[in-house]
Amino acid sequence: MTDPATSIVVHRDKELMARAAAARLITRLVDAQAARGTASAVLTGGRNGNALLAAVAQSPARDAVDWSRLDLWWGDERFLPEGDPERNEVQARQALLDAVGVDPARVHPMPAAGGRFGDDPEAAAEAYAAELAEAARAGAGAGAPAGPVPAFDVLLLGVGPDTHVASLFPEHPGVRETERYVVGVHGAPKPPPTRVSLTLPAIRAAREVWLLAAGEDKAGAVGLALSRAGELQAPAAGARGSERTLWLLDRPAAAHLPDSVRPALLV
Ligand SMILES: O=C(O)[C@H](O)[C@@H](O)[C@H](O)[C@H](O)COP(=O)(O)O
Repeated sequence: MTDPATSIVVHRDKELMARAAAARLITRLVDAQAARGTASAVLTGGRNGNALLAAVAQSPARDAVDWSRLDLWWGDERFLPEGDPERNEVQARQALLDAVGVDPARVHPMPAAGGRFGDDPEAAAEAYAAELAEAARAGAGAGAPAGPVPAFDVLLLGVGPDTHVASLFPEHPGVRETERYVVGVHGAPKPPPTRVSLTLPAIRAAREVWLLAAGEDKAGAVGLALSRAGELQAPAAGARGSERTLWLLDRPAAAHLPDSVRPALLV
């Protein structure tokens, strides 16, 4: 059984999954802006996250979002020099951000290697945590208590075949972190080995967390994470939103769902 705030949606194939998730993201941002005048989203690296952003770029409905009133953050980053084509930020800019009118001051990429933080991902992580805390303070309004991290409207995560999310890998130190909100990652099994990542406590500050997985090589990971596996063994199992957790899958990735889990929609 998943908890009541968790839904699972299975789409026919990964292209449809990307298009449907793009429509969903546009609606989520429009609704947040209608309610509060502003919206915030946390982006992910990986093929599915980038396919979703490319589908947003192609959607005529994208103009319903006021891109200048959106704060954009990243769940993780490959700690590579600025402009490196393997950086998640660079890929997101190519897929979507360069095509819409985002406010550069509201786009918050994780720091690059080689610049101010040299080859020190921990220092980069600390700086990013400070930027998040500052945004949380600014967003809380006068007199209101501010958390250490903003309550993001939506946080996107690709799921790896080993159940990693962001750069939190099974049994690695990052997934055990309970105090810090951003960490430097060394020796990641997925290249490049050095990364910066939000931790599970930061991820759980989001109102909604959407996990994306497509392809048969993800079926085992999805099945494990939805079988109430522990988050140390299956980091995706610990990625939950404070209001909602949504799994967006294609059929091959849904091949090993536990019997107790009933997908909301199979189209
Ligand atoms: O930096 C990265 O590579 C990611 O942020 C990583 O966590 C990714 O999202 C997953 O590995 C899923 O990637 P795919 O969608 O390509 O399978």
